Amino acid sequence: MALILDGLTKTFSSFPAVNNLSYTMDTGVYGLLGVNGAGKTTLMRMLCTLLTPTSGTITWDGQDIFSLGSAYRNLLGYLPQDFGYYPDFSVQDYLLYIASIKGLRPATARQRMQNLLEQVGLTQVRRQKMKKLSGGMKRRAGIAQAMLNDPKILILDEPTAGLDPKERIRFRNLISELAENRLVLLSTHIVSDVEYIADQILLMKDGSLVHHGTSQQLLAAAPTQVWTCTVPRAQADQLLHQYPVVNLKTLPQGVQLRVLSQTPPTPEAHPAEMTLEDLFLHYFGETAGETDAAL
Ligand SMILES: Nc1ncnc2c1ncn2[C@@H]1O[C@H](COP(=O)(O)OP(=O)(O)OP(=O)(O)O)[C@@H](O)[C@H]1O
Repeated sequence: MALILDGLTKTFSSFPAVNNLSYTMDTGVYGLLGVNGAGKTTLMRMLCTLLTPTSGTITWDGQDIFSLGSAYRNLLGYLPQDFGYYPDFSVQDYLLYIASIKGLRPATARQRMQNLLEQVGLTQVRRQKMKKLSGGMKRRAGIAQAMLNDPKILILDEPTAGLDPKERIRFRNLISELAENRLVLLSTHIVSDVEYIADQILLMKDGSLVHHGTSQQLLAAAPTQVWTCTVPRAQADQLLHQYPVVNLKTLPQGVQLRVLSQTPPTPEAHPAEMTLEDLFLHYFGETAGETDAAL
């Protein structure tokens, strides 16, 4: 069972939001990493049949997903970036309502709802109104609604947006649990969201896949190196203009820099081990989004 994207393109007027993208996914966690405007949502909306491609194809098990129609959508769970919940519904009524839209039989819906509430840690608050939930709880309710039909394909668009570090860790563990025997595609602009849980990381920029692979493969193929050096303030200012600087820390003896460069930026610079965060900065440069070095 593979989801195959072949030459996938979506243009708005003449602007290519997704540009000739080809990639194959089966089971596992796929982390789609890119800055705002990279084309992640456009790609995901096509994978959910909410947008038709301008050209190219998406097939599931060899068949075009748009021809499969509801047979494909029955296999799909989707959490949009701004998911519409009903503020005055209780968590359980919201889930039962979505289950009825998805066509689940009442007894199945109730059983499934109870299991999912337990799994996402919302059993205690199941009678609370959706509007009373914290941001993290709302997202977990969003994931639960996407999981109601036990989808083969789970698509999560920026599911960690606005979450605090504790919720983000909880979310990562939840995704790893849910990913068994499923294809999970999640988009984010935060490296640590996918660094440890994604089997494959897809770096997307300007509508195209810049690179993809396991985090080790991406690091092994990195076209640059990382260096650390401690220099006087004036030299630090100079280096900041010359090189991409990932990190800067003021110490009593000078300024410590973490610099991306193929060659040593100063004769005293030490090579350092590259992280995915460094690589993200290399590919996305100054447009790189919010990062979360603490995680
Ligand atoms: N309906 C539309 N009409 C015109 N342009 C659009 C439309 N939808 C998206 N775009 C443009 O396509 C590009 C990709 O947008 P998209 O929302 O897919 O990016 P993204 O990576 O999901 O970013 P974000 O995280 O900010 O949503 C952007 O330049 C956006 O302005």
